[in-house]
Amino acid sequence: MYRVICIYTQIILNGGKMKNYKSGFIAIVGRPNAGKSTLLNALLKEKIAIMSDKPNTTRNNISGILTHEDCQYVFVDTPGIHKPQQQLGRVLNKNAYSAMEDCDVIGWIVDGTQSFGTGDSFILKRIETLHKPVVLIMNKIDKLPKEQLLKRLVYWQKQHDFNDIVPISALDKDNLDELLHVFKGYLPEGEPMFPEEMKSDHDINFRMCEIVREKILFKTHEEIPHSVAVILERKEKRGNRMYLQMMVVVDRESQKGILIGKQANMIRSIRLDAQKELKDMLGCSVDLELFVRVEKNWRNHENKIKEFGLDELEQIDED
Ligand SMILES: Nc1nc2c(ncn2[C@@H]2O[C@H](COP(=O)(O)OP(=O)(O)OP(=O)(O)O)[C@@H](O)[C@H]2O)c(=O)[nH]1
Repeated sequence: MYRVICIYTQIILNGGKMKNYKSGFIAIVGRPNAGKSTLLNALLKEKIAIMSDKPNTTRNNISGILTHEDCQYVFVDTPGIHKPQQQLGRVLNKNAYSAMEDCDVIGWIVDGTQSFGTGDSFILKRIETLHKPVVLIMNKIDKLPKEQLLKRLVYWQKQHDFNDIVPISALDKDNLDELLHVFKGYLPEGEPMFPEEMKSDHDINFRMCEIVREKILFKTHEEIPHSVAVILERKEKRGNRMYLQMMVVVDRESQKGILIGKQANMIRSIRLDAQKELKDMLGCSVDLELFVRVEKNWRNHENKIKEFGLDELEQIDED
């Protein structure tokens, strides 16, 4: 559905067909923490998706649009595919699967320092039902001594008949031009689907909430990072300042106490860090106010997952 809308936009934007121009969708999939968001940001040279060392940081499919003279790449950063423990986990996997079904080529990113595990066989099973070109992106090669790199490439090659294997370091931006070149080979000819200056399909409100969630991920541990949803409740221009009121939802009373912290120290420090980054993003002074609310066990309630905008397929269905 999303794809159909884009192709329609493509016709409106460009009218006629540009000769030899290529454009298409690349789904970036992989286990949690493989480096999907780091790769997206490195390719786009901008922070499109938040990153952290906590698994399942990404919850929505986030498109990053890279427009070159001869090609428009639409990368879809997906939630890490994992064995779900809750309804939210099942929805996140579903979001990733829908991106895989809609794309022209799958970029399966793995942490090159790790061996093929049960999480990978889970992904492989899905991939095998789709009959799409699959490029294995072997990430984190900065952590591999040179003599081990070749061994790891051979090791991963044995796991599946990949169309291509590209070793990279998303963190060091190493070998990304080669990766783009490989992806381009699998994209169909067609005009750009998005305006040249557009870098993401998510609006500013979504990105502002994500920045707050990122600060929470950095500062909290165990269950809290996974239990948090951030909702924008008010946004008001007051002179040359922006007033933002956001609600941080957790799923247990005890988490609310930890998130607020002794003498509200924790929530204050989250607020100040987020405020600083939001100021850079918006280019004006920001007054951020954060409230914390408990929605018991929200991650197991479909209506809450939808209300917090985490079910991509639901959003498409509603259109
Ligand atoms: N050394 C090294 N670390 C990396 C590289 N790419 C990503 N990381 C780190 O791996 C961690 C996870 O990165 P993310 O980009 O958030 O991973 P993700 O796959 O989007 O994670 P989920 O959203 O949980 O699915 C972060 O701490 C990154 O800094 C890399 O090339 N080298």
